[in-house]
Amino acid sequence: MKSNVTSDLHVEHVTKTYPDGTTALQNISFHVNKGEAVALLGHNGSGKSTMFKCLSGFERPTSGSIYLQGTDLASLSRRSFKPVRKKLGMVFQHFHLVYNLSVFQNVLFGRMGHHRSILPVMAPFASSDNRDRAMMCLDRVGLAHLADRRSDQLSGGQQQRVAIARMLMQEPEIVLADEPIASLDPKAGREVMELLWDIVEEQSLTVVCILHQTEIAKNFADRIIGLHKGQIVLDTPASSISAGELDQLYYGSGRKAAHA
Ligand SMILES: Nc1ncnc2c1ncn2[C@@H]1O[C@H](COP(=O)(O)OP(=O)(O)OP(=O)(O)O)[C@@H](O)[C@H]1O
Repeated sequence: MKSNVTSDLHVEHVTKTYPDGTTALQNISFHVNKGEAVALLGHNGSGKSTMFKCLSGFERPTSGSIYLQGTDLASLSRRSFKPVRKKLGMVFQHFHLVYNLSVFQNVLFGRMGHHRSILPVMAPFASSDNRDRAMMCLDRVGLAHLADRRSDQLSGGQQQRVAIARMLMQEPEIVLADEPIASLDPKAGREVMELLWDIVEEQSLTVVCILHQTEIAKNFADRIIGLHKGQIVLDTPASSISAGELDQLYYGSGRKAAHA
C-alpha cells in the first residue's frame, strides 16, 4: 500500500511488544528524509535493535506503521517485500560474511536481491557485469587486491569493508547500520565510519545508524535520535547537541551532567 508520505523512512506511532510481554518500543514516531543521516543512540535495552529489526522487516510492529519510500511495510507479503528489501542495505556489528568463502564471493552475494535464483551470484556462473561490478565495489573500499582471499583471513576492519562492498553491490537507497564499528578498535572504527560516510554522501543515501560512540555520532550524523525505555527522548541536529544532553540520555536525571 502506497501512502502520500514523501520521506524515505516514516515511522508512525510504532509500538512493539514481544510475546513475553516486554514492550521494547512505545509509540515511536519519526521520519528520515532522503539523503539524511540519523544516528540512533541510547543505553543497553533502550530499544535500538528492536527499532532496527522493525525498520528492516525482521520484526513487525505490534501497532503503528513504517513506510519505506511511501510503502507500508506491514502491507507487504513475503514475496512483495523482496523489491522493497532490495532498497535496504544493511551493515552489522559482526559483519555477517560467509567466512569460508572468498572476499569476491561475499561481495557477489550482495547482488542476490537482483536475481531470482542464487546461481547468477555464484562466482563460477556470475555474468561479466556482476563480476566487474563486484571488483568495482571492492576497489571502492580499497580491497580489490584481496578479492581471492578467504574472508576469515582478514582483519575485523577489512571484514567490515567487505560487508560495505557487499552492500554497495546491492545498490541500496537506504542504509541501516547496527553498531557497525562496535567490534573494531578505535582507529579501525574511525576509518570504517569515514569510508561508510564518504560512500553514503557520494551516493546521497539515507542512513539510520545505531551507535554507542557519541563523539562519532556527533561527527558523522546530521541528526541524533535518542531512545530511553522504548521512547524518543531526544531528536536534535547533531551540530547543536550538547554534551549535557548526551549525558542525560545515558545516565538520566540522577547524574549531574559532566560537561553541562
Ligand atoms: N526477542 C525478544 N523477546 C523479548 N524481549 C526482547 C526481545 N528482544 C529484545 N527484548 C527486550 O526489549 C528491550 C529492548 O531491547 P533492544 O535489544 O531493542 O535494546 P537495545 O537498545 O538494542 O540494547 P543493546 O544496546 O544492548 O543492544 C529490552 O528490554 C530487551 O530485553
